[in-house]
Amino acid sequence: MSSDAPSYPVRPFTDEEAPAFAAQLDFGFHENPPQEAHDLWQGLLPRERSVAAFDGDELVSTGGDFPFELTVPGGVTVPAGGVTMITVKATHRRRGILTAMMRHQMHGWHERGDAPVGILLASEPAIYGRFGYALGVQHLSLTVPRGDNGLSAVAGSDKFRMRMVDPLEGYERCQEVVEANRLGRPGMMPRVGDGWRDAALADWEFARDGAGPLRCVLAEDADGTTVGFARYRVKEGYNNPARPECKVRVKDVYGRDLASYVAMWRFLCDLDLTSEVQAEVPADDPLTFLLADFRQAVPRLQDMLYVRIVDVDRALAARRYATAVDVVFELSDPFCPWNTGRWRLRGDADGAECSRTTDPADLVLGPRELGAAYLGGFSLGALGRAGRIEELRAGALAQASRAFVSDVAPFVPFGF
Ligand SMILES: CC(=O)SCCNC(=O)CCNC(=O)[C@H](O)C(C)(C)COP(=O)(O)OP(=O)(O)OC[C@H]1O[C@@H](n2cnc3c(N)ncnc32)[C@H](O)[C@@H]1OP(=O)(O)O
Repeated sequence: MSSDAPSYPVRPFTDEEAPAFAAQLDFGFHENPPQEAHDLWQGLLPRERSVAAFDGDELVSTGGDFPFELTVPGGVTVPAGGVTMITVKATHRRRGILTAMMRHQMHGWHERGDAPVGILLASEPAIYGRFGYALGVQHLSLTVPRGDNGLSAVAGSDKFRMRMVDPLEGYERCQEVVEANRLGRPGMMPRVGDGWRDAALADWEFARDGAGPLRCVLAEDADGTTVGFARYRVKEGYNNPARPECKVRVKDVYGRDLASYVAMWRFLCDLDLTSEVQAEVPADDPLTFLLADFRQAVPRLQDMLYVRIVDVDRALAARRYATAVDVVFELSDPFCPWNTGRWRLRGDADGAECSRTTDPADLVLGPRELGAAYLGGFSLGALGRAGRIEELRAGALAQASRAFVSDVAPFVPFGF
């Protein structure tokens, strides 16, 4: 694997270097988590997928990626590398170390063939575009005032039994509800194993921003089946005259269907001694259409997942297409040069193939345009109208754009 910074070799860290890796993370993110948080996240990171740069014996950067199964349009999944823990020591910034780690990571995915797609949540959006990442998923951030807000209009939403449970005790039942949603929405990923359960329920005070402990409420139908759940914290303030607002901060909220989903929201919006509910939901969330006064919910689009197409043929063949597509595109990708060239994509709702071709190109684009459209969060047509795609055959852009569209907006179920 190559490196842009030969004086700072890049490789996975060893057991002996684990404390230095943890200490650098604390410096890099300006945080002071307990050791158990480091133990958990280091345990989740397969060691061979970790990466660090060294200045002599000194560890000067951190990074890695989690092996995820990412839902893509069509209700199927693709292996994805979930980039995480990226920091470079303040004394070693702007010497190409991040660039070397990015290259190490993408070349590794390509050579091993284990992640045709890279994904990440960016601390600063401006960092990753130069490496071919593009914003692919936006979330809708809502702050809903307490009250019924018109949500009672959905039939059946008041028929469930609501039950408070310990988050750990209720975890498996919550997971069943998430699983029922997973393949229906691009961007979803399963949490597999006890480590990811512990990450989901982690309740360290340093990461709560002054809010109380994690709470869990389940909705059960007449048979006792869990049909919805919400995990949330309340940021105290009702008894503090200086801060009269008391916010419900939602971590997860899911239902198996509309009635159970709305039941969760009715519960959250009606907690005594609270003033508002803050949550991130998919950009096409039903609440958009169910709130009597959407403006009062202070809707805000938020950049969320950045997507990198690492192996264009495998990535594009892995998803399904809303309408039949047959286009040739010319791709220029200096950072992942194996992608550069002309590719023919043929696909529809049942499957797809993407292979090299010598046929003339219909569209000229880069990896970022494909990454932005990959999960259906942005249309190729919109990217074309922004001057990001060149159309060489009339009608090709509209055809490709219709095919890449997802009827369901993508959503990222958890941070990593
Ligand atoms: C998925 C995640 O983990 S997100 C978390 C990202 N980490 C952080 O934000 C922690 C704090 N920041 C840092 O540790 C570092 O500043 C990093 C990781 C962002 C950058 O590391 P560096 O080793 O300095 O980056 P590197 O030297 O490879 O820079 C490559 C290019 O990116 C640019 N760049 C680096 N950081 C930024 C930034 N924050 N904003 C805009 N451009 C940036 C550099 O200027 C350079 O541009 P050039 O090639 O035109 O000169």
